[in-house]
Amino acid sequence: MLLIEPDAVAKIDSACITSGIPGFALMNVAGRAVSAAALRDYPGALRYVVLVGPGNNGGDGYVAAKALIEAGATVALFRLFDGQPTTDDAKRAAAECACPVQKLEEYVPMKGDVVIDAVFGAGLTRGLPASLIACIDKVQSAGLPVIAVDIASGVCGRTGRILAGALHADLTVTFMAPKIGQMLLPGRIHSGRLEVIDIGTPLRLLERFASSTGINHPAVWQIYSGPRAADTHKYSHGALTVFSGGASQSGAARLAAAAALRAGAGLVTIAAPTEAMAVNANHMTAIMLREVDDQNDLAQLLEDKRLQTFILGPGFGVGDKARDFALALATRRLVLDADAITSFRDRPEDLFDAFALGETRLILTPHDGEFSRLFPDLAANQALSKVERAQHAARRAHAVVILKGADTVIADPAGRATININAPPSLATAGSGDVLAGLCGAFLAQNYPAFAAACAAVWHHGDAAQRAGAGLTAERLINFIET
Ligand SMILES: NC(=O)C1=CN([C@@H]2O[C@H](COP(=O)(O)OP(=O)(O)OC[C@H]3O[C@@H](n4cnc5c(N)ncnc54)[C@H](OP(=O)(O)O)[C@@H]3O)[C@@H](O)[C@H]2O)[C@@H](O)CC1
Ligand SMILES: [K+]
Repeated sequence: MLLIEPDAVAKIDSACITSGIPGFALMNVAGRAVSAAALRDYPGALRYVVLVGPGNNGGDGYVAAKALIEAGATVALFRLFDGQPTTDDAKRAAAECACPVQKLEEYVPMKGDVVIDAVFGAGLTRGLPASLIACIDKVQSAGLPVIAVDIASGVCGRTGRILAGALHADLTVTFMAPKIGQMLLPGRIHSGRLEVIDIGTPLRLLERFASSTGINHPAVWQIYSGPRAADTHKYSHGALTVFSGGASQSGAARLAAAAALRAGAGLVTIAAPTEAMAVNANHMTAIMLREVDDQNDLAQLLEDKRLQTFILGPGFGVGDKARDFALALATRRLVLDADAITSFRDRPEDLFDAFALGETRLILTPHDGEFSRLFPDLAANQALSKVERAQHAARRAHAVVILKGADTVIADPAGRATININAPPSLATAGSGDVLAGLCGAFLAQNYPAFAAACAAVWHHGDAAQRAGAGLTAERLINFIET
């Protein structure tokens, strides 16, 4: 699904005007859609309280107020700053709205109020003024329902961040397409339910100015997930090798391996050190086992050219061995997770250089902590959104980066990115990351390009968790994977 950034809103606006669609016409559709949503969702409201700002977001608010009055509702209008709106369209909308205007400071919340937030939208440039923050506090502590126009005031539409205060909306009526900041945290939480209204912007304009970031969705990888050919065999359908840690840390590799098998990898092998052979053998049936202690053993393993895909990291331990193994695997497809990521904290460029040439074949799966070890400058750069951090990292590392969290972002070196939105909070459980690594390996082994494999893995991870419901453990999660 298309996403847009706030900058694009103004560009689309002026392109519309150039192609003969006046901005005021769009504002009218937008404002009326807000009014319709308010009447539909809160028919019992005693009063609709419209808070308006100085720009076109406020303009939408005046249109909504006018439409609500025409529908017979009681409306009160409160304006953030004194004086006229700052745009021609908003001035016209204000002039056509018969509702008396009061100062924002004068608003006293009453039971039965439904608040319509039309203060700031795509044009927010800095933290909210103190008078608006005071008003938000009043609204929020009165527990009133809030409908946000386009985006909840205070949320940055590009980063999802909140500079100084923001409303918590129950419903956001947004226009044309969702904004990136409504998918990233905490913006997603502040948006409440999201309703996207087609206000008549031509699709060609929307596509021209849409972001290269989209919502993660099966459409990203569907063309690679066809049925198996009749003459398929286990090697052609994805041979995957997962490296195990020592005897007491071998569970993580088994979780990854079991998830991969469940997700359709044809042949899954655990490569374990001698000390972990027995414990792995005791816990596995369909998964093969192979003894790999050191670089010599690994070199022997790699002589088998059918083995093209590997997972290194879960439970593996941080250190030289992880680093040496990763570099030895640089001509193969590799999912690098957990400890193996941290192992490159002192010399990340060794990893990035090793995978620099040829097709993208490395998937990195850091959470925020691991990310900051490999990319400390990007992690510290507050100007970047989570999407931008992942995009810069992917470019630098010549890898697909899965930057994990409740709003996981997947980015590739070419600048493509998706935001995943199907993960329930229950996924934050021990071993969940190992299952995700296994899913990545499974799709990579089945010849999905790295970006598609990563997107599919993250989505199926969330999908399985949703179906598993409450009381989630990593073992249980695996049983709910359906590909
Ligand atoms: N196709 C379209 O484009 C359509 C767009 N539509 C609507 O337009 C909205 C975008 O409108 P917009 O660009 O006028 O921006 P908006 O959010 O109203 O604010 C700008 C004003 O606020 C000010 N300001 C900003 N931050 C501030 C702060 N923290 N504290 C104080 N002031 C601050 C800023 O001042 P400045 O930064 O310039 O000094 C400027 O005066 C969009 O979200 C949608 O609702 C619809 O009508 C349908 C068609
Ligand atoms: K708003």
